[in-house]
Amino acid sequence: MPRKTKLICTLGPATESEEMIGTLIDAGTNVFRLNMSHAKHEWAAEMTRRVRRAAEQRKAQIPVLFDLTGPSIRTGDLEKPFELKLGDVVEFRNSGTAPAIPLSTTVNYDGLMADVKQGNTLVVDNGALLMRIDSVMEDRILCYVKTPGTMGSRRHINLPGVRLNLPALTEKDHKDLALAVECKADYIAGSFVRDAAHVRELREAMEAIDGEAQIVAKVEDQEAMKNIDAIIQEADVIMVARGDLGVEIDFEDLPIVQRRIVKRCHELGTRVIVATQMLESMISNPTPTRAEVTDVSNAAYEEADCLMLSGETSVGRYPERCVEAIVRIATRIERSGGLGYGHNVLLRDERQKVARAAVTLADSLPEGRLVVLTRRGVLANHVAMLRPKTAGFYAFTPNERVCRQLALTRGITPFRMAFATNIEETIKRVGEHLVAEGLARPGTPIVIVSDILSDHFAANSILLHHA
Ligand SMILES: Nc1ncnc2c1ncn2[C@@H]1O[C@H](COP(=O)(O)OP(=O)(O)OP(=O)(O)O)[C@@H](O)[C@H]1O
Ligand SMILES: CC(=O)C(=O)O
Repeated sequence: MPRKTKLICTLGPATESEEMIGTLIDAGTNVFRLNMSHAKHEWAAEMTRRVRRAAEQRKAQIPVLFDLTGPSIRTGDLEKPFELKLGDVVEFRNSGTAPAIPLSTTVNYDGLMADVKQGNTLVVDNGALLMRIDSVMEDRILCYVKTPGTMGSRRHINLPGVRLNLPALTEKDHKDLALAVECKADYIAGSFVRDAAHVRELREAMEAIDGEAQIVAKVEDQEAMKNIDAIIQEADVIMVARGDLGVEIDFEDLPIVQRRIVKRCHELGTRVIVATQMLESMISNPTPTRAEVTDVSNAAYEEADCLMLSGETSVGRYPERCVEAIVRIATRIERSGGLGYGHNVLLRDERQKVARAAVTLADSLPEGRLVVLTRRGVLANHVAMLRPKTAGFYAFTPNERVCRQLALTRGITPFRMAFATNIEETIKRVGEHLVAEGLARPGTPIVIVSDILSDHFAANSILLHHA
């Protein structure tokens, strides 16, 4: 049975060659992510071209996800990293302010000083360094280093529990968004999404410049958790961004929060990505730790749509081995079954009820295959959310972008195909295609679910056909 859990790999210096991109696709990557916190525009545009070419050569459907920086703060560019000792004092200053002490860096948000208070905790690089804010001035803060470590350029700064008054989309985000639209990004992710309005703002800004990407909302702090239902309902996809989330909440809460989000995404019918530190040790080691194997396995068991690798593939030594590890672990756990949240999906309209009936029918047929004919991908995603158990689950769509976007959805193998004007012909083409691809044999039962039978006849329908 093909792997159901999909995989996103972040591109970076370790994986930027077209050859390597091809290797990662061959190994099982389904989506590539560009992290706009690090990627230069020319580079991101070139990576998109490389992904498109490598995918085309393989006739693979590979979407590209642009991950916007969002209202997050980072250290400035340092000439060389600071080696910090316990008790050192570090200065974080506004962009226009001169350094007053040697251990000084700018931050990319001049309003920081107004948002924080003496005594707040400041976390750098996803928890690698802990500091206490000791003094807050108009244009700088001074922090006491509580744990020794290295502080590099453009490192994340978290202030657990502090609400930053940054706009949902910064000036940089607007520029990055314009690039993403120009590159015909398939997915655009908003970072530090705080509420549904934030998701809407991103979608509207994208649509205003004619973007057609789907929106990923990254849940990474306590505020997002307070508004989680509304965010899930507004976004196309949710990302459990555990890097920041694991710092912004108590770490012992992280597994519970992850499961809550995955469960709620199922109930409300929104796809979900589990991200960050899945195989962190493989940035420098050729094999995963036991804890990482268990973590990846858990996310696949929760039947998340997609897992995501970051540093493992962007800067790691073993990108291909990381993909192979995810494939092995996910495939193995899928053989032994999943958590079954597909049963919790709230069926809110007739179309979703038809989807449920189709899945029940397909699952009951030995060797049955499930096919969705879909124009916008909505029905295909509904069906996927019910987590069908069939040996094959395929979406056929005439739309090139929808076809790529569906590659992120759990379990779906998407194919691009023009629909004929009459339904018999379309069904015949579907059967022939599956047989030609070796995915069905003549006579294999195929359950076809669709909300459009022809250009002139829209109706929710389930058809049982034999290839
Ligand atoms: N396009 C790039 N160019 C240069 N360095 C990059 C690029 N992408 C990633 N990196 C480096 O790889 C590290 C891991 O980045 P990645 O985006 O994979 O993970 P991340 O955890 O989301 O990163 P961050 O938290 O810094 O945004 C980054 O901290 C950065 O140092
Ligand atoms: C992916 C990301 O931004 C995070 O995990 O924080």
